[in-house]
Amino acid sequence: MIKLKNSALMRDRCLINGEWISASDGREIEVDNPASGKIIARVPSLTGSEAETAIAAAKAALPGWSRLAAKDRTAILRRWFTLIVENADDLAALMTAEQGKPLAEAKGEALYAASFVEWFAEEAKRVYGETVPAPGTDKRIIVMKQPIGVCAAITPWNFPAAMITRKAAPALAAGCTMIVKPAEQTPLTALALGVLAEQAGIPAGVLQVITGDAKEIGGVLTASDTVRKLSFTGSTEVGRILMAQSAPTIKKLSLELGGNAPFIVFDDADLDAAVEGALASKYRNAGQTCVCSNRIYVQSGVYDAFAEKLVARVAALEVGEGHQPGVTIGPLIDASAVEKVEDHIADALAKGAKLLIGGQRHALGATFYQPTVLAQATQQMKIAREETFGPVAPLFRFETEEEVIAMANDTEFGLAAYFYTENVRRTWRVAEALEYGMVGHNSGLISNEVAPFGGVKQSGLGREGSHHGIDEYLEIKYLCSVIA
Ligand SMILES: NC(=O)C1=CN([C@@H]2O[C@H](COP(=O)(O)OP(=O)(O)OC[C@H]3O[C@@H](n4cnc5c(N)ncnc54)[C@H](OP(=O)(O)O)[C@@H]3O)[C@@H](O)[C@H]2O)C=CC1
Ligand SMILES: O=C(O)CCCC(=O)O
Repeated sequence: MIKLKNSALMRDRCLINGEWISASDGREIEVDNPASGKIIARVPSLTGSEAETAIAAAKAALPGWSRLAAKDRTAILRRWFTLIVENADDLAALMTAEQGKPLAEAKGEALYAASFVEWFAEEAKRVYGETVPAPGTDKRIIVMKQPIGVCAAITPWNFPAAMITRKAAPALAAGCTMIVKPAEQTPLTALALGVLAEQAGIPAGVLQVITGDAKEIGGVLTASDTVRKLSFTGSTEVGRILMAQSAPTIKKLSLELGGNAPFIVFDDADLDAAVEGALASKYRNAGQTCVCSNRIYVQSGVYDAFAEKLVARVAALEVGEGHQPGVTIGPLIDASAVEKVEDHIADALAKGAKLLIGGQRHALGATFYQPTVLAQATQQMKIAREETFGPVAPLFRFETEEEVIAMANDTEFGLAAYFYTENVRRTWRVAEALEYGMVGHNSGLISNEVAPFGGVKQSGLGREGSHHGIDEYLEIKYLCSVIA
């Protein structure tokens, strides 16, 4: 039983067209706590036909919502923001229970999720058009921006709240309606956000939350000609499938996919700051974020000192069930996540890596893994090529700036990269040479609502957050008016 101050937030039904419904065939999905494996809730396993109902409701709600004055959408979204903040403790409790992240991190995510709603509530009023000098005196040229229409979001389990608001808030601010399909591991936070959206006065059909079979619902959402936009966060593999499925209807896409972030420490770095940055970037959410450092490159002159300091900090991390005070590393999401971590470590050790700390399952249970540091990692190891999504820091040694730039860019991914240096000339050279959508200089934490989040190469398409984020939900229309 999850203890909540506001028990109304615990929902076992889906939100379609203002009604809370079960699956018509009664099917359900079991939601477990990754720390214990215990079933904590059951939610509907909706079918494709129920997804069709949601699409029809989103279409019906579109004219009323899109024609509201921007100021009125702002007021409603601001109420949603306030309610998310007021209920942040409960949202955190739900997230820790279904996802595993430590309670303090979960509360941080609830407030991070709210920040997107606040930001886009404000941006709703700033969807500016243009007037363009016409080629002749007889014409006037006006460029306006209009909501793209019915949108869908498919979201992952690692950020059960923020990945929803980062998509839904700009969509609603722009005047679109949206259907959200959360990950099957973390539907409770999504449904709670639906409750708060209703309380905020978001009308029926404008924001709907449906849980169920991902392939079936994803198939219906992508095949629909009514759904004009899909925003997805998750694996590159599923992103490719959704992109292919969206091709027949030429849907607009935002894809926030896998990463393989390099974290580079130069000889001239502030070493203590670099260690703290690496710790935050690598072990946040037990290593389960797409912007987590996956490869830590350390220049020869500071390699041993950096390794020693990092190991000392990792030794102090507290592994445990997320509701326990002081815990900094929770469980991984499921058994297969632990198997992937084990596979990457075994492959690295077989190819010559050296274990500095960790390297074993944790005594607490099947989904817990010891925070790990490996030395002598090389580009030939799986850990250098694939996203580990777990608490493992492999340390690679490098000699020159050119060498490390080549190694950092040697991947099909291009989401986030980090580097530490005190040299201002190098700062510009490296920032410009890294083939990534986001770069942290002397910082291991780069995510916030005001900056554009997104990747290049096979890490995805589009940007979320920032003033760019709302453009993903707008179409440009050009009006040519002949007046003579
Ligand atoms: N970029 C990121 O932030 C994330 C990256 N990942 C990476 O992906 C790996 C695998 O994680 P995983 O959870 O399996 O990620 P997935 O990409 O499989 O899942 C993300 C979302 O996509 C849905 N989904 C899965 N398959 C389909 C489909 N065929 N059609 C429509 N929707 C689909 C899932 O639904 P359901 O849960 O119901 O199956 C979930 O809502 C991780 O180890 C990590 O490397 C994972 C999560 C987030
Ligand atoms: O891993 C993810 O996909 C979510 C990104 C977390 C963040 O916004 O920093």
